[in-house]
Amino acid sequence: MSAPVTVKDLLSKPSAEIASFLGGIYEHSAWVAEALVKDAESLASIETISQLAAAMKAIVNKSSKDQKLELLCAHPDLCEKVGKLEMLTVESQEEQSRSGLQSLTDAELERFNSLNGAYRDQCGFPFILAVRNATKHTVLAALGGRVQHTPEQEFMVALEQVHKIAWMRLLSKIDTSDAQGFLTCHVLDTGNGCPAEKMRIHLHRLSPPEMAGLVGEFVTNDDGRLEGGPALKGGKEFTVGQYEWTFFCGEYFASKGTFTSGQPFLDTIPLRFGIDNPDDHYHVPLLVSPWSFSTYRGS
Ligand SMILES: NC(=O)N[C@H]1NC(=O)NC1=O
Repeated sequence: MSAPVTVKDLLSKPSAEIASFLGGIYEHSAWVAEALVKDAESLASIETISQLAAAMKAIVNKSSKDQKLELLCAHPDLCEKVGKLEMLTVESQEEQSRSGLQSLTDAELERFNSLNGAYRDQCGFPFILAVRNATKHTVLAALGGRVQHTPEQEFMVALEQVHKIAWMRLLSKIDTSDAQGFLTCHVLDTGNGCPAEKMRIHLHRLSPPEMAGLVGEFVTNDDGRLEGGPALKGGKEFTVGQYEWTFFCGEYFASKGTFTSGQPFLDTIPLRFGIDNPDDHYHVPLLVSPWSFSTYRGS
């Protein structure tokens, strides 16, 4: 696979090179990248990976129904053994080998094959799911639910999955070290009705495995936010992957004199979340009392 380049570097190359680099982003459908480079005006307005993905997505969405169907049918079936199907591209081999499908038990395999076949017979195109990093449980659950939809509903759902696959392919091929996304936090003490001041928080990156580890230790300020601004900022730090906050709530409530018994009901609270877009702002707050907590993706 070609070496990652930033969007800016990629778009400064001749059209033929851009089209060839992006040719496999939509499975067996180089026409998407070819249409992209033909539209010089739209190409010139692209600065980020999100904008590049959106421009390619728009080309697909504007194409005819027949062309969309051809795109769906260009996808290989999901299979329990990578290498079993000859038409797997390098990209789908990598994706399928990173899904949990290799560890199906005999009973799960039988269910998978029968649902997968029923889906294709019903819809006239393969069951498509962005499977990179998916577990076998997610794949089986999605297949079990989606096989009950009408072909018209599935046409839309499958197309969204095709865009998701394209997004993940772009992320694996593009260097996003110049991206501008950032991560912030805010802790509100809903037991006392105030910002949680002086709470310790750790941040770990869990994946990708080669970048896993502790990435920050923080203490909240008098507004319950991280002193010094975002926990992660910019494409070198703020990378796509799975993360975990650890909120040291037990010691915080102890400092407030809140009685939570000898063994605190909530002591350290781990909160796992994913970052999927290196250009976005992810605000991941915690609302906490000695007996409950919640979060949401804020802004
Ligand atoms: N059928 C299907 O979903 N195929 C795929 N999914 C994915 O993530 N890569 C594929 O090739």
